[in-house]
Amino acid sequence: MILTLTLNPSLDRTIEIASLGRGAVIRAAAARLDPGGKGVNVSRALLANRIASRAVVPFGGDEGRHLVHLLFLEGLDMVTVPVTGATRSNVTLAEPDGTVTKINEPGTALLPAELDTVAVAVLAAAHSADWVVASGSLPPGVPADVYARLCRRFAGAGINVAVDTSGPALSYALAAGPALVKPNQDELAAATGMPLGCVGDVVEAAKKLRAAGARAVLASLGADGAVLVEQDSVWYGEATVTEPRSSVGAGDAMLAGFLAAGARGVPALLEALAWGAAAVSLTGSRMPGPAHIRREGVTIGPPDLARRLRAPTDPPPPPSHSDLV
Ligand SMILES: Nc1ncnc2c1ncn2[C@@H]1O[C@H](COP(=O)(O)OP(=O)(O)OP(=O)(O)O)[C@@H](O)[C@H]1O
Ligand SMILES: O=P(O)(O)OC[C@@]1(O)O[C@H](CO)[C@@H](O)[C@@H]1O
Repeated sequence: MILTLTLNPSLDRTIEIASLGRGAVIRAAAARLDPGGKGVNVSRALLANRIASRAVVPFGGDEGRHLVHLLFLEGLDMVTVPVTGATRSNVTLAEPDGTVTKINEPGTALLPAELDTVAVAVLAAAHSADWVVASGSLPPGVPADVYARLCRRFAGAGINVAVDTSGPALSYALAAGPALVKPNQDELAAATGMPLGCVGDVVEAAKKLRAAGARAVLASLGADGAVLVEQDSVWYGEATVTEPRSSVGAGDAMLAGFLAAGARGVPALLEALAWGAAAVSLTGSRMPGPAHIRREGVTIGPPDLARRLRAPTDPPPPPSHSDLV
């Protein structure tokens, strides 16, 4: 069983527009609402592929009740924790060429007592878990080392923790030795302070995250595919998407596929890429099921270190983010 924790879940509204113009009244072509938050999406993707998962989800206010209702309709196995602050709403503006502009609210503060209740729920559910996935941003009021504490708590119990987050929460978690981290290109650049212009830079940066404590690094690179760095191996892979619709949640689907396939080596990377590509071909943050996942479009091999990335990242990262790396 794969347990997911989403401390800052969301209602995801995706609005389809012809093109994004600042300061204009834009008439939308269509809109959809999905339950969201990174861990929630990992559980939704696993559910869509009939793999056992349970999601721990704090929720509050009308938005929170709506979120839980949507997850209930999907049939998600979840432990819900009522909290006082309202669940956030995140908005995606999706253009026909697949470009997405995302606006994520910060979320409402979780009180210390509420965080304790969430932690108890995680500990209670984790006894039957092979993996705990700690995903997404932290709402206000939550200490930046919360995922790190989770990693330390589970390290002795033989439960692997996968972390998908950014900024200080990622830096702290690295120092606590997670089994896996899944940064995207921007997160990897920010965590290491390295400009990422080619696949070789990504490999070097991912090795830096391993040196900082992560056992394995699955670096997702959007349309450029992904790099997997484990103790004894480095692999690069990509998958073609003929008609990209929305990349929102592609990283979550990718992480779900990776864990579903055993979380190691080429077979897991292949599945990760196939699930990620399938998510990109779907609207909003819809998670792909078996009917959408095409493994034949995936290629994997040793990395071509000189290969340029389509969108090089050259961040001047705030030093606090890379302090611990
Ligand atoms: N335009 C695309 N074409 C093909 N594959 C894509 C595209 N965008 C994303 N992918 C696939 O999905 C994976 C995850 O994408 P990305 O790196 O954007 O994740 P992310 O930023 O974590 O996404 P999110 O946070 O929305 O879940 C990529 O590694 C790639 O395999
Ligand atoms: O603000 P965070 O927690 O970093 O990301 C939240 C979010 O963008 O991640 C998911 C896609 O990965 C969406 O469902 C959700 O809106």
